[in-house]
Amino acid sequence: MVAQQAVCTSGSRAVPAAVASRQQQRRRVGGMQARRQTARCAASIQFAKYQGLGNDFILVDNRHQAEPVISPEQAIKLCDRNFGIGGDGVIFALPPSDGTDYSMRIFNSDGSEPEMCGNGIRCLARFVADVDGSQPKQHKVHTLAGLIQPNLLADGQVCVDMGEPILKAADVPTTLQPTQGEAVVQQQLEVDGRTWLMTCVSMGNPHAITFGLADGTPIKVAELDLPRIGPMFEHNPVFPARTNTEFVEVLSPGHVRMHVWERGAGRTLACGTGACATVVAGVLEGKTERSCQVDLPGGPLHIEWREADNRIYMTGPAELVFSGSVTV
Ligand SMILES: N[C@@H](CCC[C@H](N)C(=O)O)C(=O)O
Repeated sequence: MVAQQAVCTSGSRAVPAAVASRQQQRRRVGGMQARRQTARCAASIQFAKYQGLGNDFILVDNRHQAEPVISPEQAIKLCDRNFGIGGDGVIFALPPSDGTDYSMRIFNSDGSEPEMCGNGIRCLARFVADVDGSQPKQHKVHTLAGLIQPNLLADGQVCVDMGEPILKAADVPTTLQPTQGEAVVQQQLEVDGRTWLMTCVSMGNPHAITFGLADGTPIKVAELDLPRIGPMFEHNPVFPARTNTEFVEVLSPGHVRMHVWERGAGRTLACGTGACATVVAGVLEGKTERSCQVDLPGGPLHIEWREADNRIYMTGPAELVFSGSVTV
């Protein structure tokens, strides 16, 4: 379905890709070092744009080859909301691995590659089902965070078995000192002249969650200047792999409001892994129940952290916005 056609330009002259490659090879063989000309290849890529609660992604069916057909640099351009398609990331359906149906990889809008994406995997499952014309069923997806299983429900929602949370500080990863066994729960962190209480959870990707300040001031999401303070958390040295940061207001034990600053994507309308990490943090801090609605700027997700199997189940929507082709 992808990379139907490739045209390369060498200087201003358009030449077929194979010819450009032979030209480059000849230059290498000839040992021409003085002026290296780079052939620029333009390929037409089929894509579909999906969104889950406004967290939007460019989806590419890449199941014909192991390597993504789009580079991180090209992903940055495609995600640009003025000069590209616009999106919080580019997601690839790749060939299966370890007995799964297919694999998933994702580039954030800054070109970095996260391990997992909760809203993204709902969109990916819907995309693959739409491409294949398959009935609602459970998909087994290999990700950099291990096996994740989205289940397409008859009512259009997608319920994802997100696996078990990782709490060991070194594995999140964070250098903040553990406070509950190996877990970092309500640990103090100085940011922007204030002392925040942070709980750290990995859903395959790292999350730092705060419900408020050490002086007892609770988070009011409407009062946060996320573009200013978000990067101070994301790039804080206590998070060696950077971090996603969730700011949470408790409405009741079964209902919270959360705003997110995402690693590699900035402020987004929703974050699925972030919603899961929020409920884990809420339970560890004694603030929420295991079954909880998380209201995000883009809408609600239902999260359940099951006591029986320690796994987290996330339910929410995934919808097609439009599809097309783009030259990269
Ligand atoms: N929006 C996603 C998370 C995407 C990855 C994140 N930005 C990271 O770098 O970890 C979600 O819905 O989980």
